[in-house]
Amino acid sequence: MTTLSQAHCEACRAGAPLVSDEELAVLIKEIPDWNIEVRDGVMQLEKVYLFKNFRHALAFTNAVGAAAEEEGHHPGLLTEWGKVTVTWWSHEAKGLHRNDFIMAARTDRIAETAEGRK
Ligand SMILES: C[C@H](O)[C@H](O)[C@H]1CNC2=NC(N)=NC(=O)C2=N1
Repeated sequence: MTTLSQAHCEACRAGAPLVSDEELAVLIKEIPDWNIEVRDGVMQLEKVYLFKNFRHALAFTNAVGAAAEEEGHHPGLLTEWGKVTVTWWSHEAKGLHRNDFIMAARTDRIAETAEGRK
């Protein structure tokens, strides 16, 4: 079975099926440290990563951005000194799609080898 972080995203489209409550309950267990936020009625996955300085935070930001470009699925990224907040949701579908869980898991894999983690 392909692990979530090794899976690939499907093309984003309006009307794409959002995860059901049952799927959400299963998938969230695979990305244990992510928070579920609801903003303007849109469910999102969010996690904060801490770094020793801005340079390391920026390098991680760029690595996540590169993965997003590869998959054609893009996060919200807030990069601050020593801190990066990553938010995944499906913009056109206006909620959480399996793509978002794939990319949250992929973000964690990137963080595992990122330099300057705190
Ligand atoms: C045209 C382009 O592929 C689409 O706008 C993609 C880009 N990246 C995306 N990323 C996310 N998270 N949601 C989207 O709906 C989305 N749509």
